[in-house]
Amino acid sequence: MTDKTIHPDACVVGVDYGTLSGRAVVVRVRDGAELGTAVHAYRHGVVDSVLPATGKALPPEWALQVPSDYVDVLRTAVPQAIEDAGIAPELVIGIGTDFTACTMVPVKADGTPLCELPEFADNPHAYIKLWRHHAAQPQADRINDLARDRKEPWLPRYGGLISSEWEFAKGLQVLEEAPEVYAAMEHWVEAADWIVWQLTGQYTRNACTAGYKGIHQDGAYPSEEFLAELNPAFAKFVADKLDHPLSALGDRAGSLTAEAAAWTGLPEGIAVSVGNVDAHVTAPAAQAVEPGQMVAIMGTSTCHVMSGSVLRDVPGMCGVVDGGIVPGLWGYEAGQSGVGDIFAWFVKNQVPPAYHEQARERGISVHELLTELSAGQAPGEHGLIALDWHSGNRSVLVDHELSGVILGQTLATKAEDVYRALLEATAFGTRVIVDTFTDAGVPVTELVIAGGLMKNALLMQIYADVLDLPLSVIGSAQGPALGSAMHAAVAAGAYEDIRAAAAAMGSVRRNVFTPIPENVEAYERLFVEYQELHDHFGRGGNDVMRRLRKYRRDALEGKN
Ligand SMILES: Nc1ncnc2c1ncn2[C@@H]1O[C@H](COP(=O)(O)OP(=O)(O)O)[C@@H](O)[C@H]1O
Ligand SMILES: O=C(CO)[C@H](O)[C@H](O)COP(=O)(O)O
Repeated sequence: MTDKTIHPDACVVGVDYGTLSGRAVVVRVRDGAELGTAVHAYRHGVVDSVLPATGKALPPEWALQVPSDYVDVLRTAVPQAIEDAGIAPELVIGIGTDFTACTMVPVKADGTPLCELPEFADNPHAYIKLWRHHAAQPQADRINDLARDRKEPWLPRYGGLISSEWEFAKGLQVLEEAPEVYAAMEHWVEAADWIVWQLTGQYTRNACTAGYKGIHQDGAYPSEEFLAELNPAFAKFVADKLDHPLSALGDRAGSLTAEAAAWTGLPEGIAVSVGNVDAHVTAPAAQAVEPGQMVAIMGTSTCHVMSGSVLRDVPGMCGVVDGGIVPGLWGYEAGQSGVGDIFAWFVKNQVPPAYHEQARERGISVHELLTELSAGQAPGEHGLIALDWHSGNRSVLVDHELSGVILGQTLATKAEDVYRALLEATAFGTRVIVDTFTDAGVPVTELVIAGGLMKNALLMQIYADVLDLPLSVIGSAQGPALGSAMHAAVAAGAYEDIRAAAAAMGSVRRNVFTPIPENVEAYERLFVEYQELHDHFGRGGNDVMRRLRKYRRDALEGKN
């Protein structure tokens, strides 16, 4: 530790805000030991069918959240984690948070979310738009067409495409579909920063989300002229709703307020670190702070983050940001918007009751059962190939109107066959990303796996075989929360920077899964087929997926 006056048993708290729940972990500053943890599931989860307050139905592709759920994590998971750790709260010197992104909160000047105002309780646009809210694709398409026409210099920094998940597409959707909400919102805030605002009482905007999700490059946002051409009423979007001084990752955002101290049971005045993103914060937790070390954070979705010493345009990447992961290096990001989510969809909607019954009887999850049943298969044995686009494609096609495919089904196809094909499809999706980075001059030399899905050993082996790369695995089961705690330690002055904190507090196990040569060969053949389908449906060979989306929208509109 840099500061020798800090108590040898001092701790920090990291809170990871995921899609479905928030997890708190108590970490010892000197060595990264995780002493206690607790999870709190959001009461409202993902709001994607009806508004909780009024029962109003939501259109397709919507995904909202309720801000009080995030505060509940502070009130419940943090004190429970402290209790689990069995430490005196006075030992805690800092708290850090990370969030899903781009998850956006429309707020008044004092940070009050608009959905908490009675006049907006029935307006879906007043709620938080979760990262996987994909209903702003038409706005994203227009942003991309115009940026291409105007040759906007920032477009290549995002692989040539701005996502419908990000701040501008979602903001334009609010303006065009709910001008009254747009007019009332005084800041358009990342949830990553909103939660820090709740902890410190002041608004700070982190450089990570501003760069990756807010098109902030080389010190500037897209110009007023560009915005006016999209929609004249959008011209002042940056100046009126978005712009705010940026804070670097690992900086101290402020001090814990008395109110937040009462929620969490932590000492008032301790350091609160600047907001961060769940994926990016995980890289130092896995000690992956050098060029070429790609971390795949595999959960409901997968994010791939990697630092690089050079700036390259990688087609279809989610973005490259100066110091976006660690200071001094270019931080690259790519992602797959559906991974665990796709397996969950299959289990919930497509698996016959007998499997659920069997899993229940054996006291295991349906995921574990299907994994076990398909584990003995040789690659290709099920005769299937799937496209992992049930939640659209975030990299490298950046198109959320794409959808899933399962090809090769026969009357003999069983649930475990399709499940395995879906596991493989997500591995092929990662392979496309890794190959694209390497081809663009940013070689991936090591893949480190983090996140909830690392517990599925079959899935891990499939990834090693499909990628023909040995897999390292993060040492912690709570990678993002640990990463947040490490940033809190830096903000509290315990370490000089995040690299020093990573060396002392992070952990990784190398070569846990290594490629099996005959599987590598078999998957090479299947990957060729995957790419064929990928390009056919995703690169203009056949736009049937987009047409189907349109027919669906038309049909639903006709019904209303
Ligand atoms: N044994 C398993 N194999 C594959 N996927 C699983 C398994 N168990 C749970 N899942 C999926 O993992 C996802 C949860 O991952 P997790 O990392 O805990 O969540 P989050 O992304 O919200 O942090 C869910 O989408 C779930 O369907
Ligand atoms: O895009 C992101 C980061 O840039 C999201 O935070 C991410 O995809 C959500 O992840 P999950 O719920 O799987 O943790």
